[in-house]
Amino acid sequence: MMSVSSRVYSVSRVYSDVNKIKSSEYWDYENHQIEWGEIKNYEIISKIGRGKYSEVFQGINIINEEPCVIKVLKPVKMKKIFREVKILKNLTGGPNVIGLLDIVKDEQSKIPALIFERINNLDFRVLYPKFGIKDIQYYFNELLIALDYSHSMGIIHRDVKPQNIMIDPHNKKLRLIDWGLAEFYHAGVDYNVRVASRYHKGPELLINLQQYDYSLDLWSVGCMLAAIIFKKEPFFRGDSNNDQLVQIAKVLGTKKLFDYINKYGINLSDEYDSILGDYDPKPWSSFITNENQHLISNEVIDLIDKLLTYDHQLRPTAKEAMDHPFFKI
Ligand SMILES: Nc1ncnc2c1ncn2[C@@H]1O[C@H](COP(=O)(O)OP(=O)(O)OP(=O)(O)O)[C@@H](O)[C@H]1O
Repeated sequence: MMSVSSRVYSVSRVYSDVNKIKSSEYWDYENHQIEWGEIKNYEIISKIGRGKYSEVFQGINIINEEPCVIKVLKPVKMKKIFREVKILKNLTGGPNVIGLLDIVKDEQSKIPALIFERINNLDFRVLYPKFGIKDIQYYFNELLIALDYSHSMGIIHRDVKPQNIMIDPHNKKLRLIDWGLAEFYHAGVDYNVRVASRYHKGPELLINLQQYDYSLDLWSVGCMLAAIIFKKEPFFRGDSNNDQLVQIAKVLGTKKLFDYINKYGINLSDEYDSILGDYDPKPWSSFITNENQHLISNEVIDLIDKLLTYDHQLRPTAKEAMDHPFFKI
């Protein structure tokens, strides 16, 4: 099923052989046997949300009276369900990763549901505007801890965005959720670029560079950090996937985009011919306003600049980002 491409043009700088070292049982999710729990142990209380792939409810475990979240999956390919379950099983218990408590199946409909620990999440549209520098340092460090852990376990999240980061500000708790698009990293394999949500898609996805890696998640972190610091949510707002790259190029410039494409021998789709202009890079200082200046420092601008680098191999890793001077100011 999984095959190394005939032309290997990009390999992750870190954790590139994690899955090679582990036995196939760890990453071969297609042959995963799910052990089903008891559906009668759980009761639905109320609906929290509805995603593309699921309906999510607040629930309770009636045996121990622990609150939980019940994610009832919509009918998708069993392969996708196996992948999410296998990844959650591999990562559960890791730092700041949402804990999977159980997997159950409705006997009549045969629909699977995932049972998670429940986080008292405050909506990011309410929470982020109240953040000061200390909060931003704290929560980004917590997010990077989750990502470094996942990457060290050979897994790319591929959908990092505010909606997938649960924060309980009273307990200063952060959990990375929604591992439905996450994938095992194997060096030299071509991956599907139709992942992540538009505003957080890395340039590699938009230029159809299929040998991407963990560094994709660091681009999404850069988008989130820039949005919070500059109070511009989302930071890059494209109205289509192609326009998303145009919005990025209007900030980072076109010269570096073409350097990036040439370095990896990528041909840019001709769909871009009519929409991509010739843009100079925009200085980060041009995004400073009266409303955001209290959050600005040379350190945070340097970190944003490094995360929002076209070339995925040149972005800081999660660990390198945690070591950045921004976290020491
Ligand atoms: N453990 C949890 N604690 C609290 N809220 C949660 C939890 N898990 C999910 N939610 C809420 O439910 C929403 C949908 O969950 P999730 O992202 O896992 O589903 P999805 O179907 O994959 O969504 P999407 O289509 O947005 O990717 C989340 O954005 C969040 O608001």
